[in-house]
Amino acid sequence: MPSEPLSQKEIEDRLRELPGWAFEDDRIFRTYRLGSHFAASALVAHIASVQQELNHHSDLTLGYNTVRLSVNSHDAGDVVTESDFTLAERVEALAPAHGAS
Ligand SMILES: C[C@H](O)[C@H](O)[C@H]1CNC2=NC(N)=NC(=O)C2=N1
Repeated sequence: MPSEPLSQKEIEDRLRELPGWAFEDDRIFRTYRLGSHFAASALVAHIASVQQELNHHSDLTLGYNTVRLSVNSHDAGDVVTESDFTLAERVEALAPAHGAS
């Protein structure tokens, strides 16, 4: 998996395709809102399985009915790389089935 840092412009271009995601402090992040605490917990478990598959792990924060995902690439010096967007796109693809918005 490529681990070259992405430029500010590359990040901005990619974020335009990922509504709800933002870039700050060398991380990309998004907060999902779910219908219940149990649904939020199930989303965390699903994201964790994808992260194990990709061998790329975010900081996941479980709230009452929210899941906040924040990620960058440690191997590249804690900056955003293609690996982070690969994870974001995989999570975007699975989140709707959980009723996440
Ligand atoms: C040894 C293991 O493959 C590496 O530490 C993986 C694990 N998960 C990771 N997660 C993230 N976010 N960045 C990494 O560089 C990374 N590297």
